[in-house]
Amino acid sequence: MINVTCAIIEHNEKIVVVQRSEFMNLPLKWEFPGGKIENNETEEACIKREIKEELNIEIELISRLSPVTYKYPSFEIKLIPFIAKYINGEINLSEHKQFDWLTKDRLNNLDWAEADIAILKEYQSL
Ligand SMILES: Nc1nc2c([nH]c(=O)n2[C@@H]2O[C@H](COP(=O)(O)OP(=O)(O)OP(=O)(O)O)[C@@H](O)[C@H]2O)c(=O)[nH]1
Repeated sequence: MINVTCAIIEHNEKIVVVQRSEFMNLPLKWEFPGGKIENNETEEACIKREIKEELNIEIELISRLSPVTYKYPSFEIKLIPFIAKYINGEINLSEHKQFDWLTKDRLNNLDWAEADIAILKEYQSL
């Protein structure tokens, strides 16, 4: 099982979402930015590092939501979500195909990575 953190980054009533590229696994699926926890890394350090690497922005963590375990056909993940707020920087994608800023109620319209559906539900119920 791989441990992955992801961030729901809020700014001006919107949340940033990213689309995986054709060349990644789960091609073209939408997700919250984040990535795998490295050896001896805390969840908090991981999410801040991944957001800097993938989007090139700074965030501040607000809270942690419930982790979700999900079994894809070829791998299993534990996805650990954080709510965060945007602090500074201009988004510059290093891996993803595109990003968008959406209001909470419009997040449902995307083709999400399956593991994210439960996270989305919890977030929208807050
Ligand atoms: N970052 C992120 N990954 C997610 C989400 N939902 C989800 O199923 N995943 C999966 O969790 C894994 C995240 O690891 P990653 O982004 O570092 O991995 P990757 O496969 O792109 O890169 P790799 O080449 O380092 O293996 C991917 O397999 C991705 O498909 C999500 O909301 N955010």
